[in-house]
Amino acid sequence: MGLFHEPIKLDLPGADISYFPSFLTDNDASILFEHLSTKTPWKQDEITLFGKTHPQPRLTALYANNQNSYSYSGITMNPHAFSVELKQLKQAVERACQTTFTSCLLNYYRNGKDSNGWHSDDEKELGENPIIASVSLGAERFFNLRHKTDKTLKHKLLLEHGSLLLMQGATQHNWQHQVPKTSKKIGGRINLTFRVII
Ligand SMILES: O=C(O)CCC(=O)C(=O)O
Ligand SMILES: [Fe+2]
Repeated sequence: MGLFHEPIKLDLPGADISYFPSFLTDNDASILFEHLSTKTPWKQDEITLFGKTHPQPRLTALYANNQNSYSYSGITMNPHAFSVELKQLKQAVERACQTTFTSCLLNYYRNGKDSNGWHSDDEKELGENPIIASVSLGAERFFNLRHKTDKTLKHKLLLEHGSLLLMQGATQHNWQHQVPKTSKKIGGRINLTFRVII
């Protein structure tokens, strides 16, 4: 774990979101980025949205300590067993969040053209009020939040190299999030979202 900093709690109605800027040291985050970018069995799934099928605009991989699959946007992901490196990170995240996780979904945004569209993490296998811990490595990307019913409520934060974002409580009921494309010339970003998949 990096230097200890108090998390920044976002003041958004109906959400419980905290941000830990330097969860990992810069150096640990860089070592982990290099390891994961080359050693992960990345794949690009075909997703179905509004009846249309197209390649997902990023690469993904699922890891878990159980066999439970995860389905969203018409795809079903089956998990790999956790590597030593991911087990270590999982433990550090669990200490910071005071929770245990079963699974980790990895996203690899290869450049600014890769993205993640508006959604809530509200699949039934995540349970009623999911706690999701999201570690960011590599290029900084914006993370946008918008309220589902009150369209005047929105927020944007920059997810930095080595940071941890924690979403819990009613967040997924009331808010959607996205990682938009950017026209900036940027390198790759890896995001790891630790979840409980039952
Ligand atoms: O890349 C991110 O920061 C967000 C990923 C995400 O929202 C997801 O995998 O559900
Ligand atoms: Fe998400």
